[in-house]
Amino acid sequence: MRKPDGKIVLLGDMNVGKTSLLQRYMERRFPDTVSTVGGAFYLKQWRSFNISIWDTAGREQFHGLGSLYCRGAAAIILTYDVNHPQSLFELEDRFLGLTETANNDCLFAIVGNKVDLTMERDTEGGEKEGPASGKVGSCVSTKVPKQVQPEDAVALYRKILKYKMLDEREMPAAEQMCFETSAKTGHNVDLLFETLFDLVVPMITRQRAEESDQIVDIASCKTPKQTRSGCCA
Ligand SMILES: Nc1nc2c(ncn2[C@@H]2O[C@H](COP(=O)(O)OP(=O)(O)OP(=O)(O)O)[C@@H](O)[C@H]2O)c(=O)[nH]1
Ligand SMILES: [Mg+2]
Repeated sequence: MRKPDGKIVLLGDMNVGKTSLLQRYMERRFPDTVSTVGGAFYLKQWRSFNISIWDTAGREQFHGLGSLYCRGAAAIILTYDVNHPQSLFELEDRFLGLTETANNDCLFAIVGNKVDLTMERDTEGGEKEGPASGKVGSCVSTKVPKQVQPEDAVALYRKILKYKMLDEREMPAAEQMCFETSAKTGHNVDLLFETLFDLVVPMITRQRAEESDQIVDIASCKTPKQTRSGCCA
């Protein structure tokens, strides 16, 4: 198997839908999942590049493994559940610290999943039923007002850049890197992964160019003229 050219890692609390997002993207379906143990990865070919996408366990007992999975990551997807504010707080409290092992120029995406369970906000700031809502003709809606707003995710993104001492002007804009998704309906799932692939590919190309600059071409190096040694000239 060819070595992956770049690595993307999904992090976030248990049950937020990391495995479901990855399966929706890679397998185009929304199967039943079981809580992840350790981690697992998929390989995605994007143009001529091989990108590994790592799914990690959100359960506390596997927390120590997180920084191992993040080692050398080009991008990290910090995932929360739009219906559980605690899952957004956990990203800052528990998961951000795991990303120290990622590349220095690692990109961050903040992803609020399970948006299919929520009502959309209307223009007056009230709530209205989302397009993929309940059944037609049904008077009972199971949808709830969204608990975490996109602005909260944008604020976290900006905080992360500050924490990592990254210049906001040199990084992708918060609006480009904060997503609301549904692994169930597929809403924004392709957009999320493919935005990241398109951002990661130039980083890989740049890294390769830097590496090849550092390679010394031994054959072209001139060796000093050899002299015969001896006691009599
Ligand atoms: N309605 C809805 N349910 C979802 C969505 N994504 C995931 N789920 C459900 O949420 C539960 C947890 O999903 P997982 O993908 O296993 O969550 P996880 O983040 O991988 O959890 P861990 O592996 O324990 O860290 C499952 O019952 C999924 O079917 C979504 O977008 N909408
Ligand atoms: Mg999982």
